[in-house]
Amino acid sequence: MDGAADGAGVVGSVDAGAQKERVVTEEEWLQKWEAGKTGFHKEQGHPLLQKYLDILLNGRRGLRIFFPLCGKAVEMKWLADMGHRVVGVEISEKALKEFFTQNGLPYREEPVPGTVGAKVLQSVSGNISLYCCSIYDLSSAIVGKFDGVWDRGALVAVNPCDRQCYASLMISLMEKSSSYLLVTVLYDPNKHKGPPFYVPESEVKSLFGNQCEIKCLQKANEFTDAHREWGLDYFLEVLYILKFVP
Ligand SMILES: C[S@@+](CC[C@H](N)C(=O)[O-])C[C@H]1O[C@@H](n2cnc3c(N)ncnc32)[C@H](O)[C@@H]1O
Repeated sequence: MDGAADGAGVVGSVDAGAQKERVVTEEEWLQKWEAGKTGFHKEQGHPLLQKYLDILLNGRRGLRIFFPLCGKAVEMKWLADMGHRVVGVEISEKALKEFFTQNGLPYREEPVPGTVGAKVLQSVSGNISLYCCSIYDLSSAIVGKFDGVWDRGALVAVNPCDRQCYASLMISLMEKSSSYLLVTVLYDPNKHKGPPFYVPESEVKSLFGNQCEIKCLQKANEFTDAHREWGLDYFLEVLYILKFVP
């Protein structure tokens, strides 16, 4: 499907080469949060998670669910309210504090043993733990393993040169029975430098395919005025479910 014809009537092939060298620094992300340039945040949560929640949960209760590069995603509260334990990681302390205050959740802060300067912001009720550090500072020894992952705005925000490292880390954080919902985006990368970065299906396969069964659940046309302003003609979100090969 890589950039070729799909449900949205997109035709033609694309070359991600123009994005391969692009690097967005942590400082740039922090500046976006300081300046309120957070158009990626969805006040109402993500409709694809709502729609495919049953597939993520697979009838299981009391799961540990990981939100990589979580921002202040409101879906973390949805899942915690359903009785799951949520763990997120985000470099912006402002984002994490806004998550708790905007959702009316009291929290406390603690240093994270085994890290240099990372802290965890934890809801007083104990079921939401958000690590304030780079995801690359985490390991299963620090955060444990997860039954489920919601990856929206995460792999697509990772610098292309860091994708392999990110994917290996994510695999190391999954329980064998884990379900991993991954949202990628497709658009013409010659027209927008990212983030979000264009991640074709072939790359999802090369990153995760050795360990996981990968199934595409939906391709959704998400084209908006903001994408038109970026000079794009189309913008698709693609949802995959990843499960360990038995
Ligand atoms: C596109 S936003 C998506 C946020 C969230 N997943 C959502 O759906 O709203 C990407 C987030 O990743 C954070 N980020 C970037 N690099 C990071 C890193 N190395 N470790 C942790 N967070 C990071 C940014 O501050 C930003 O909030």
